[in-house]
Amino acid sequence: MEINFTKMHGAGNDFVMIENLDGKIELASEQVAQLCDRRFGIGADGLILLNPGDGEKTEATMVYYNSDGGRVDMCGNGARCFTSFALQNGLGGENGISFKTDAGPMTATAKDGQFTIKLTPMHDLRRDKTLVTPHGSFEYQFMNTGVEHVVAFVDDVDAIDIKPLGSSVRYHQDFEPKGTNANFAQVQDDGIIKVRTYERGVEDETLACGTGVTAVAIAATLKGLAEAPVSLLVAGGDILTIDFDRDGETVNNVTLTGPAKNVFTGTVEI
Ligand SMILES: N[C@@H](CCC[C@H](N)C(=O)O)C(=O)O
Repeated sequence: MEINFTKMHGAGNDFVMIENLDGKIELASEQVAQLCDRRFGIGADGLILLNPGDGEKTEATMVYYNSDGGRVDMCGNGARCFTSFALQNGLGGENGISFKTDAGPMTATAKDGQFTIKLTPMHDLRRDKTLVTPHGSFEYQFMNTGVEHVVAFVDDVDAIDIKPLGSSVRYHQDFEPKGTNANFAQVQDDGIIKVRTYERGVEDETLACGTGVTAVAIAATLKGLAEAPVSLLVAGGDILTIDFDRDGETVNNVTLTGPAKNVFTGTVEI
């Protein structure tokens, strides 16, 4: 079977986008992993299906798979690409779009090449914990901003060896059975927070993680290191902006703003 795809990226986090509004495409996890493979496939951090909405409250459904083929609840950079892709496919309107994800319903707007997603409220917070790993012990915050994230603030984020350190966090027994993504952050002198993320399901550093910078921004305000809105510099070089309302440990009206770009289109045999 031949399928059409669009390759997109959001701040360097890249995705294979497939329009599936007639619901005919169903992909096994091996097929997703093959399509995301950077040597044997198209190459991407994840794959997103544009499926139909429920016809009432939502105009579309975003189905997200990591590059290993595992389906997870949400992807922030992917949601911006999804919004752009859905609008390019004639969905939504001047006020943006509403869509379903496995994490819950979302709304999104577009302006001047920037896409703003209203995310689900932060939940499952664990504050000021200590993690012991073979690569050292450090304080962390854990939360779910659509998917699970650990956040650790470090003095020099460029100096960390992120693959072994991130992997030891991702597979740590404290986060079993689902595991977690791991974010390392440094507050710069200009107030912008520099972030590097090890992503579960990619099992490596990616150039940006939308739900990850969201967790970092919230953790930074909980620790008194920043105030919303928070600007974050990701490994790909873009700045993402996170805004929210916080009342103690309750965080609502979370928005993620940043770019989403088309790279190329093609047809692939599955
Ligand atoms: N890159 C994403 C997060 C994708 C899911 C993640 N790898 C997980 O397994 O939770 C983002 O931009 O949020």
